[in-house]
Amino acid sequence: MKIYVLRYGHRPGRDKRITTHVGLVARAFGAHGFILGDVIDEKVIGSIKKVMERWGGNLYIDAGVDSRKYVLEWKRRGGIVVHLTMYGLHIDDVIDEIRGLNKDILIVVGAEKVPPFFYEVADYNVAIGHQPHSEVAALAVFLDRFYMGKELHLSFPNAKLIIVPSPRGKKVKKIAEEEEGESTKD
Ligand SMILES: C[S@@+](CC[C@H](N)C(=O)[O-])C[C@H]1O[C@@H](n2cnc3c(N)ncnc32)[C@H](O)[C@@H]1O
Repeated sequence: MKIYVLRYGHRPGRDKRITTHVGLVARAFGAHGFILGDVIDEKVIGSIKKVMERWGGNLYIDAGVDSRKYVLEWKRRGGIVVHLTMYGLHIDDVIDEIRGLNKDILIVVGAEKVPPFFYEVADYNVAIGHQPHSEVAALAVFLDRFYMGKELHLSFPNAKLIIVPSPRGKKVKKIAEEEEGESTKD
């Protein structure tokens, strides 16, 4: 069972930061793939890869794919499509059913306006509450509910850096050199 996130409607001029955050949440909250639909934005992809290089993870990344064709192909291969939208069914009413299907899931998140195609092709239109907020928040809450909180304990075997929880300051363990040290970087 794998979970991919398809970011639809990315506008390179204004969405770089938020789309990067969608990718980072996908990685950190247990998704297996991040797909940037219809556009290639090297800066976004580069930022996500840079985080993976240091903090680990094997998130599959692709960009510039035709979003509509991707969704249809995903379904043709037996996966389900979950479109996150405030207009959908409340997450509390569908999350157990979605988890219980035990199928590959493609999560679609939009930017400004998502065309009717995605509402119609989705197996589930899921609302993280019925108020407008953010694709980053919506994705995080969906994955958290899906994994029932376990994803926050994920560790990434290929990480070069691991955080040592600290009540104050930043403590980071460098795995490659097998030495501990303080870091001021994010
Ligand atoms: C800035 S919002 C756009 C909201 C816009 N009014 C719409 O739904 O067309 C960008 C994306 O965030 C996600 N989103 C925002 N609020 C949400 C909510 N309450 N539930 C689920 N997804 C949400 C959706 O994926 C949406 O496409």
